[in-house]
Amino acid sequence: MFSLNGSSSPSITVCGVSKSLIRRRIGAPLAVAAAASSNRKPGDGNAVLMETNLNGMRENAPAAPSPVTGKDFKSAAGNGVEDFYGEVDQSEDQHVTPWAVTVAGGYPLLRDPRYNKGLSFNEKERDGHFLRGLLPPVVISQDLQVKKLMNNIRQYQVPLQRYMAMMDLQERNERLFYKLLIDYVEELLPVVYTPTVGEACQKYGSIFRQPQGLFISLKEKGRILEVLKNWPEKKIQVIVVTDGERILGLGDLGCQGMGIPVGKLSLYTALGGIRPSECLPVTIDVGTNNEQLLNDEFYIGLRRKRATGKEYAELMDEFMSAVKQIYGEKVIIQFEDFANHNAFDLLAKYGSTHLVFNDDIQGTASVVLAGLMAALKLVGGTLADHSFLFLGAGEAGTGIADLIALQISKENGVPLEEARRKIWLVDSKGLIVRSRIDSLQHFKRPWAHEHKPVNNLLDAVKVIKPTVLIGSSGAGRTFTKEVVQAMASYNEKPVILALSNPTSQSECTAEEAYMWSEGRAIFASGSPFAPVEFNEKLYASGQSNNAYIFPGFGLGLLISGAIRVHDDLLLAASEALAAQVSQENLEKGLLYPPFANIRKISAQIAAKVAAKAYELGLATRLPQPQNLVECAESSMYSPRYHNYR
Ligand SMILES: O=C([O-])CC(=O)C(=O)O
Ligand SMILES: [Mg+2]
Repeated sequence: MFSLNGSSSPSITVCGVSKSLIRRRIGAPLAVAAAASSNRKPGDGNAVLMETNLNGMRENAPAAPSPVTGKDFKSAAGNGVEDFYGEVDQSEDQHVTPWAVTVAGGYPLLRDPRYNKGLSFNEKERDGHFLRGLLPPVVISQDLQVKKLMNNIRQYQVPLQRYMAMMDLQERNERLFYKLLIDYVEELLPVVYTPTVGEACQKYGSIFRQPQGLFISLKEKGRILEVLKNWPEKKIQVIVVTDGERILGLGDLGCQGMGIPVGKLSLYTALGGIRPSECLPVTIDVGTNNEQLLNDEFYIGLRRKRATGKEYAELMDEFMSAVKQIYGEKVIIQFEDFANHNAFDLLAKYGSTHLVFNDDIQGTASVVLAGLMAALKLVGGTLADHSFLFLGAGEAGTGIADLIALQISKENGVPLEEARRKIWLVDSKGLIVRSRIDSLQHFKRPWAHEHKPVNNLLDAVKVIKPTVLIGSSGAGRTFTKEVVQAMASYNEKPVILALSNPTSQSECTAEEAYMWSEGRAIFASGSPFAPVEFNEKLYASGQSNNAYIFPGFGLGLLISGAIRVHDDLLLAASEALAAQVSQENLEKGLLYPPFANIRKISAQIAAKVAAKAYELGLATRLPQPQNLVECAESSMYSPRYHNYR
């Protein structure tokens, strides 16, 4: 007999023996996946059979016994049960138990983004997996699906609509999503990533459809291990985590910062080849100080002010311990878009116990250093021959400054303190100088050089006369005409990097940089700008965004089994990226190679990072692979569909 009324345990009669239906409450643990009578042979369709283990984690199951599908349940029950979820007879105030069998066949297969192929299921698969009639008759190739979707996406004029279309695709057909992203990376990067992801985070509550990633809020305090176990995957290699306090240059977006880990991890897969199932986006919700969000009826996060101090530290600590406990030593934890006051402390605190990497401090530093190494080929000299002025002395500013100083010190065999003298930082109070030292946050102190106070950027440019100007303050439109003109008056080819994101926060536009410098600026920006025509000449600018670094960097850590991040690994990544900039790129004014080749570039970066990890004794994957580039390339995820038996 089959019965299901939500409160009692359903059972079926199989070969005359009554058995309890083994079922899974959605999101809850289960011992074994169901096996029941079916007229299929053992092994049929097992390519997409999934089981749920004791921890509630999904994994590919071994062959047979024949899976039971929703359809089988009905026929096995033999009494025409239609009310699959026990809802029809229930009044709204009665409790029902949501349950699902964990087999991807028939309708559930079409609804499982990991395995769904849509119209690309071939005839045999449609027969073997109960798909007959669930799809229209046509069978099309993945390439045709890509063509169709690109046509559709291009019809949306509003960037956010393109973003939503891509997110819907990711939730519907994961391989197709990655095929699109990889094949059209230059066109789609600005859609799923910077700048559009910034707007998506701002409006995340209103556009929210399917939850993506793992939300860990103060409500989960004391239960984070349990929460991690709810995630359907057991093997995780990369976690990107934010607390939403400094999303790009847009400030505190609280729980809605989730768009960032989701976007960064889709780049880990598309650009670095890490399997999507091994990526875990996490948002830690400790509240938000953004009044607008707190008053927004569609806000998805905790409606309270941010926790700080002990309350914050304890939650982060519980998270970091739980991650190590469940995923082991070698999971990469990428901190993303934390506010300065937490970012430096978290990196320092966990740098010696976990494989942590702060993208805004270290990833940005590495990509900028690579751009500067390339720029030297255009402006001449070594790094030590240049002087650097930053607007912004937070994570990106001081992170980049640190890495430049380290490289100068290594290249010239001089102490760090001496190398630092080439580098000046301006914050909201003006030039960072010695007389301000007592009131400076610790990460700014190394940059407090002897100098009389200077109140603003323009005056700082005039007195320091830097050859390189770097914007990293998160505040838009701060490289004014006067600032750019001053740079151009001291330098034949002023190097100007406007790093803040998204486009609205860029220190100046590409057009402004070229126009105000009479076409002499060597310009790159964090958010992409289209090529600019000035005086009948076309100027292309590179995108100085950490997206060039973290996917390859992460891959390098993984293929070497590195257990800690070291600054020398960042330098290796910078050198590898700079080496990919061709003469042709430089002639066009590009400090970075095109994203179109990013998988090859990531493999080069990964190989150099891994080689350095071996050299420093940080690698645990032994013996060292002979050819690290090949190793990196061959371990990359391919978005091509698999054939199902
Ligand atoms: O996300 C990006 O485009 C770069 C980045 O890390 C940031 O601006 O925080
Ligand atoms: Mg960031």
